[in-house]
Amino acid sequence: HDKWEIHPMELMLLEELGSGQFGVVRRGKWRGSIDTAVKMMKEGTMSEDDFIEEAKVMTKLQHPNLVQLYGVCSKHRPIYIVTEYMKHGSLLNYLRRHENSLIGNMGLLLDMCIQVSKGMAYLERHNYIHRDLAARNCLVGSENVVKVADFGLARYVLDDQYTSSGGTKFPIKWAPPEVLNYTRFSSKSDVWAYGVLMWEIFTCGKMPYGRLKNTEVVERVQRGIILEKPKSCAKEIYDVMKNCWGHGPEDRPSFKVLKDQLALVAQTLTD
Ligand SMILES: Cn1cc(-c2ccnc(-n3ncc4cc(C(C)(C)C)cc(F)c4c3=O)c2CO)cc(Nc2ccncn2)c1=O
Repeated sequence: HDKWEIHPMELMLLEELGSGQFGVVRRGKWRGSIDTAVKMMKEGTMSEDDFIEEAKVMTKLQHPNLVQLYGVCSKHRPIYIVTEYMKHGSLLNYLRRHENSLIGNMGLLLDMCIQVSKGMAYLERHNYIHRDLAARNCLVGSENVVKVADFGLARYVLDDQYTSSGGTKFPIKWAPPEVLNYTRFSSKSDVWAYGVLMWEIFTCGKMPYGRLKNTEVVERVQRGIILEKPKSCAKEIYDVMKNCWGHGPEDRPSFKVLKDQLALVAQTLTD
């Protein structure tokens, strides 16, 4: 019996949570009591067979700061991807909606960064690359828990506008030079994206590089121009962000090092 295969009879579908990259996502109850989110994959949006193969690996990735994949319903079409449920939705929306109570709460914003770095350090340890780390792809649960979502799924998107670096949906503003030039993804390209995610957190959800066109952002990144320090952000925290934007992957810290750097900063700020 395939552990990662979920029987649709065990799922009760509830309200719609949104429609993401792959189609509608609904809240669900699994085996009567487990809160889940159920992605109902729109046909033709993802390479399903490859994903179903990978799902076996993904269900084994378990960490308090990763949105847990419970399994898939792959015996019918559309296939369902069943994950744990996070009641406050995307971190980006949460930052924008709670800006007034978050801005200036350095400790809470830093704690969000630290939670994400823990989830990412776990993925790094398992040689697992996210490929689209950003505030929009993190989720918020009760008691300000923040978890990384949809890690690794980028590999199965069929939309060229998203997968090719020249496409309109490619996340240019979260990409380092080696991804812009050669789409060379690594845990160090996730670290660059993590620096931009820190900037999103400390600006409470501003758009990086404002309204600059993708071509202008590519030009700046390649010339080594980086995002400015957010107003309500301590210098020590901006120093960590800047570390994430080292021009070459070898100039950036690993998530393991990042996690420890952030814990140190948190210590000094609360002393
Ligand atoms: C687990 N989960 C998922 C979602 C949810 C809903 C709609 N779209 C999405 N998204 N969002 C983004 C997304 C991105 C990708 C990339 C491959 C990385 C491009 C692939 C996806 F499959 C999704 C997806 O499914 C999500 C994120 O997977 C919302 C939750 N919660 C709430 C709660 C309240 N209000 C709204 N959502 C929740 O708990």
